[in-house]
Amino acid sequence: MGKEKIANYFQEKQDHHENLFVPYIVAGDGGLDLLQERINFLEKSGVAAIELGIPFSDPVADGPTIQEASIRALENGTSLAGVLDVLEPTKDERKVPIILMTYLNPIYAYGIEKFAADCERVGVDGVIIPDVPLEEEEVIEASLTKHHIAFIRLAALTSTPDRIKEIARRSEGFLYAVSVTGTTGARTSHHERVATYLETLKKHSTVPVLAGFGVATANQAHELSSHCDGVIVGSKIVDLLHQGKEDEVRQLIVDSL
Ligand SMILES: O=P(O)(O)OC[C@@H](O)[C@@H](O)c1c[nH]c2ccccc12
Repeated sequence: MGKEKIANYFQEKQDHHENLFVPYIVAGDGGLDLLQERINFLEKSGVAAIELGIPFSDPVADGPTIQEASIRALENGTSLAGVLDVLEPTKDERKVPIILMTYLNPIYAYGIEKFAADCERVGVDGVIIPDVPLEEEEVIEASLTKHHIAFIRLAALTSTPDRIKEIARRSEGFLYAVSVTGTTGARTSHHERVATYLETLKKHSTVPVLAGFGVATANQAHELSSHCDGVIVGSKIVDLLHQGKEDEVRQLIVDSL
């Protein structure tokens, strides 16, 4: 479980010469009743892991698509505890690693040690916490390590070379290469500097490097994956699921592998 589960599952995909594809969905968008079904659907479509967003009232890194999905999920009563309750019963049969994406505030409110312990209990394998900079990681790092949860770090296009090295050195599970300057949201292309940026991260990282932010098509997924190990796609998938277009989600995943 945890770090090893991510490493093993990623390796399985790479042994089949597939790009790693990690979809992001907002837990509770469309109702928490749908969550388990969506996890099964994504697992069957061939994803390498699933990034589950815990809806939050003040998602500072997010653009309009995810902000709106978070509002919908909060309006139907989705909470961190509720999401963990959905994950618990299928913990042993689930093969696909689960990564929780949440801002620090909901974790604080829940209790940091309890959060890490409950993540382990329900089979969460990794976490992404975008508002914890390197300098403040100690508030949560020990609890995550104790419970074998991968602490997935984010690198930015604007990170200095020294910082890139430090982020790569600390990375666990995979390294999240934020590949635009700005918030989440579908875009039609990436800056040409992204290729060198991804290759630098690859050089320093001991875990797979995945590019995220602004990826919305299989062409973009292939272009970015040629410089790293795969991609994370959020807004595009959130949007398609909201419109009930599961077939298009499946096609996007299959075409990106
Ligand atoms: O939506 P995009 O542009 O496809 O980007 C991925 C992203 O949604 C997901 O990984 C994510 C959603 N919210 C975040 C906040 C910070 C870091 C990452 C995220």
